[in-house]
Amino acid sequence: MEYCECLSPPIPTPQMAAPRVAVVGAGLIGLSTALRIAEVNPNCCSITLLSEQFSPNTTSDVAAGMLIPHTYPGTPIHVQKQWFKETFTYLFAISNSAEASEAGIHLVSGWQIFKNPSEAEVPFWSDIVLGFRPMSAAELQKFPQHSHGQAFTTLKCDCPPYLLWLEKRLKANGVQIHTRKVADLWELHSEYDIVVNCTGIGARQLVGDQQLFPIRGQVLKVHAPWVKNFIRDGDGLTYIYPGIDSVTLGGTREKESWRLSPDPGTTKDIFDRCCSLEPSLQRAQDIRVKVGLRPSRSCVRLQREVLSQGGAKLLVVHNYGHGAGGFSVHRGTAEEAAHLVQECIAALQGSSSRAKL
Ligand SMILES: Cc1cc2nc3c(=O)[nH]c(=O)nc-3n(C[C@H](O)[C@H](O)[C@H](O)COP(=O)(O)OP(=O)(O)OC[C@H]3O[C@@H](n4cnc5c(N)ncnc54)[C@H](O)[C@@H]3O)c2cc1C
Ligand SMILES: O=C(O)CCC(=O)C(=O)O
Repeated sequence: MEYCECLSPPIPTPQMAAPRVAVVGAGLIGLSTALRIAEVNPNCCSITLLSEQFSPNTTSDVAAGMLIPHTYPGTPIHVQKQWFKETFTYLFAISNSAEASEAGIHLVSGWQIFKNPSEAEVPFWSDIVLGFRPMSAAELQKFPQHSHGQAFTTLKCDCPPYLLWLEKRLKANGVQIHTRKVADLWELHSEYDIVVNCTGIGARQLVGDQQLFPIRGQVLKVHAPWVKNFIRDGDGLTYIYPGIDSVTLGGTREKESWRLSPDPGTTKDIFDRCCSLEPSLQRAQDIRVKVGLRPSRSCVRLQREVLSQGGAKLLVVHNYGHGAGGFSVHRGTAEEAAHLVQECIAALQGSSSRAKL
């Protein structure tokens, strides 16, 4: 995680109206961040969400949406664990509510399996998911190529239902939503006081972040309603994730590939790999192929920045670079971004009251 304490001097505003906040990006991170800002600042600021694309046309729509964290090497583990815990707690409460089905949030049990015992380390998140334990010999019989495994229950967000549910919550909280491609954050300086950058892989071009790179992922969404348990090969390449309406079969991890078109050879390879773990998938129907670019970075960029030109300033909060783990940590990073926005609002209010004296 990167922190930047470069907020001062605050922007002098003669008369402080409610600060105008723009959140750029309507994938999982933009929607959840805008919602958390609205929740922690009720009636204190106006919030507008601007995005070039909305569901179903974002990377977030392609994801399996499983809560299985990936590790960000540049972020301390205790911080990643806190993000995961906050996300798990938030979604667990939704899964236990009458909202669960509309929000597309459900519990799912299953297995992570390993060929080599040395790979089967206990992960840092084992005490946050439910019922984490080594697989029994009887369970392992299902996987003759694998010698070890972990059984647990976690949560899954079905996308796009979860994204649409977040959008609905935003509208209920008074957030304005507009389609707009932002070419340069500075173009927003006359309309907004604070800009929150949640543009995923788009940040590479928008703010020229060379540390951000795509990891291409191709998945299949199939109709196989008899598959109820998840199966994940411990190498992270092959997985079977049952959702409410379809099962996601994965996958690929192609570093620095920007290709959004599906590859037919890869589709066959994914299907064969998944069938070797769950042979009943041979009977799967309605196979749809999706490709997404994971916005990857050694750490999520959660950082304040002040842009300035000719004496004018624009406060910016960045929240992007969630790579392969956005669903697993999104509520935690939204919480942190909302906190950074509160600091910006406090700075603006401080400068306004000084200006009035
Ligand atoms: C195949 C695959 C499977 C995955 N499975 C999982 C999983 O099971 N669990 C998990 O935790 N994670 C998973 N992920 C990772 C997860 O999908 C990402 O971490 C997450 O979706 C990133 O969300 P985002 O909102 O940052 O990006 P996006 O969803 O890409 O959203 C970015 C938004 O910004 C907008 N935007 C970009 N540039 C601009 C601009 N200049 N002006 C205006 N708007 C702009 C876009 O239009 C879009 O609305 C998976 C990813 C892939 C590809
Ligand atoms: O890694 C997993 O098991 C979840 C899917 C995912 O995060 C991905 O494909 O990026």
